Amino acid sequence: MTDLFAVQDKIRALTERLHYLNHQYYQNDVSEVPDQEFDRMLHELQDLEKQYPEYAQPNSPTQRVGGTITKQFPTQEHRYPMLSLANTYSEADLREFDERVQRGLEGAEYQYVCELKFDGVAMSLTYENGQLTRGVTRGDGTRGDVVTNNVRTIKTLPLHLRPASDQPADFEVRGEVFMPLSVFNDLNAEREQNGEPLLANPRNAASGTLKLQDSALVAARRLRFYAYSFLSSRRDFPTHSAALEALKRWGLPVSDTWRLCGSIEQVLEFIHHWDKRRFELPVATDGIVIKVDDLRQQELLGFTAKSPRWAIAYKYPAEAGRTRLLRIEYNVGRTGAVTPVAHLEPVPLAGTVVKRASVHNANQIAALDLRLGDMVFVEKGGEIIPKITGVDLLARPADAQPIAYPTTCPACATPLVRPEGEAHYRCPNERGCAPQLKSKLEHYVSRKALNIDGLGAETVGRFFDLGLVRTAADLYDLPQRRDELVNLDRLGEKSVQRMFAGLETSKEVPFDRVLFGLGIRYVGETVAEKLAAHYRTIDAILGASAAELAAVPEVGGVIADSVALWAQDPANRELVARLQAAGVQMQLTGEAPQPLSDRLNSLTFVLSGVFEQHSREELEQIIERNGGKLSSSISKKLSYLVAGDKMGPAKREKATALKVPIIGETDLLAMVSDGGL
Ligand SMILES: NC(=O)c1ccc[n+]([C@@H]2O[C@H](COP(=O)([O-])OP(=O)(O)OC[C@H]3O[C@@H](n4cnc5c(N)ncnc54)[C@H](O)[C@@H]3O)[C@@H](O)[C@H]2O)c1
Ligand SMILES: [Zn+2]
Repeated sequence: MTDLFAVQDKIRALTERLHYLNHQYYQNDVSEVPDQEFDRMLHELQDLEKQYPEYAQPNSPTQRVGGTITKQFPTQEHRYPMLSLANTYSEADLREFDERVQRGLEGAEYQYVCELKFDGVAMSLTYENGQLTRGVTRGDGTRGDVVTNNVRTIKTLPLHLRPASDQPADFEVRGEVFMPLSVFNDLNAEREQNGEPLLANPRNAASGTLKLQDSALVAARRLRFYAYSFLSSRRDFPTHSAALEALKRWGLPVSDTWRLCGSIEQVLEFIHHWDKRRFELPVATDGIVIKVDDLRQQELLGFTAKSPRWAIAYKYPAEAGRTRLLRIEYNVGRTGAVTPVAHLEPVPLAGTVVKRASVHNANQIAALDLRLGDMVFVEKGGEIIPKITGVDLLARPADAQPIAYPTTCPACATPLVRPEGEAHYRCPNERGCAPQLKSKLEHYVSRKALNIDGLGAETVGRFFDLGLVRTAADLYDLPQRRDELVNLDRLGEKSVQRMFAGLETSKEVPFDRVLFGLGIRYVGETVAEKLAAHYRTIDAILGASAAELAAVPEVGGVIADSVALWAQDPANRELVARLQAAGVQMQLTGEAPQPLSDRLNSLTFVLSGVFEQHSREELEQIIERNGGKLSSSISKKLSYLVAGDKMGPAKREKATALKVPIIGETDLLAMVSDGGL
């Protein structure tokens, strides 16, 4: 390029675009373009700035870490800046990196540590005297958000370390917080069933989760952590690898996948080794991080403004393919949500042959302007089903057919409805639509619900097709049709025996899992547990009004409406009655917690923020067992807002405006005189 105006424009345009994409990515957890495309633009800008330094924009995204703080948490300055990593998709670049290291170290011997690059969110943890005291996000590299309470919910992360003679009194651990693929896939399956928008990838899901204000919700997302570096004010270890070993000994989770490599050849071998195998790991990875092992040598090599000179990330080119879209099939889920699935001309991708891909919902079809016969790009990132990420418009056949989204249910021909604000079309024929009934049965017998031994998804599906069962209650009538069953192809005496035993055992399954198994929209495992603990019996739940339900902690308005609606339906009440008659648990067994006093009778409370002496759940119990009621929102009728640490300013303002008294944890405990539990 020699037209200097054009160069200037290009630099400006790239800078602006990259700033915008960074904002979307770090603030809103949205990837508008694939990472590879983002990295390509960043490298293009880097090259232009190198050639024409006079045109580089102030604050160029090439010169600083892309994130920012969120303003929703207190912030904390990093003792050591949290930088980015230089990255490349090419092996030739890695050899150049190796040559730079070699020159920088002036002929000294050196080794590399290769680690997998986990695709989550960087986290800085501080341990003081063996106790976890702080978790801070990378933020803008200099300052980050303090999210200690959210980090504390990570089960595999020790709050106290094993004591060791080589453990300093005060040090920092860095690592990646991530959402395991299984959790991500479960969460999306649940969202799909509920007709909620799907999460794009585990990284964005982990990042969004860490930004939640309610740690109880964070805990439900089952995040995990891998440690990958150690920092302290003294030189505690000679090498990075020695530090990793120590972290592991002290009880921190360190992935065992790292290796010492004596040469760049060995680094390349490591890269090839993990190329396909990384898809077998429980965590999404997007590359390899290569670090000089010796910490003195690291110091010698130093940093640029944005990243260390002693490390580089190799990113695997996205496992993307290009193939033809043959047709779209529409699946009907348990709650009637209709989801499109694309059928493709088979294409090899990440070690498997891909024939189907998800397109998530009707919006997505419109957004991509997808047509039948199009050549489409498919990507696979460890998710169960690969997804269509784009259309090759240049290759669009002249006769490519616009996709007409169905207006009636593909299974039962009932006209579809699309509730305001929802991403999915839905078949409202709950009672008669075969795939809905079938997946309700599958859900009922599934592992997390009634977990009926000898009765899997396939078998209930077959029974349904044969007209043997229609609802969960029919399952318990199966023993009366023993002769019919034994004669079914592929079933036989033994399996029937096992199935009957499984049905018998399922009568012992606790009520909260039965409630989950009923498959009420929005009632997931956690909500079922909460409702069961609060009401204890199905009759109490069916008798509660939407407003009452909404006041149960963690049961918001949407869930409450859904439960109340379900309860109104006589068919659902009949189902419950039949299950109960069959002996299925419709109430919690064991002693209900006894009321402690009636001191809080006729008072309602909202809890907000983080508390010191008791967990939120304990405080909820204290209130309820002393006769008080909990509410989920602040209204004029509320008796007290109990404010903990870090309560949002909006809540305080609202309470003040409505003249609702704001009290603290100690005040609440004083009201019940002795704290109660
Ligand atoms: N798609 C988009 O719109 C978009 C926008 C902005 C950024 N991005 C992506 O994010 C990248 C920039 O993010 P970045 O600055 O965090 O860089 P990076 O993600 O490329 O590398 C640095 C990060 O790697 C992580 N990491 C994982 N395993 C590690 C290990 N073993 N050792 C050390 N670090 C490890 C850490 O979180 C660290 O902060 C871009 O290259 C791009 O791919 C994408
Ligand atoms: Zn239908």
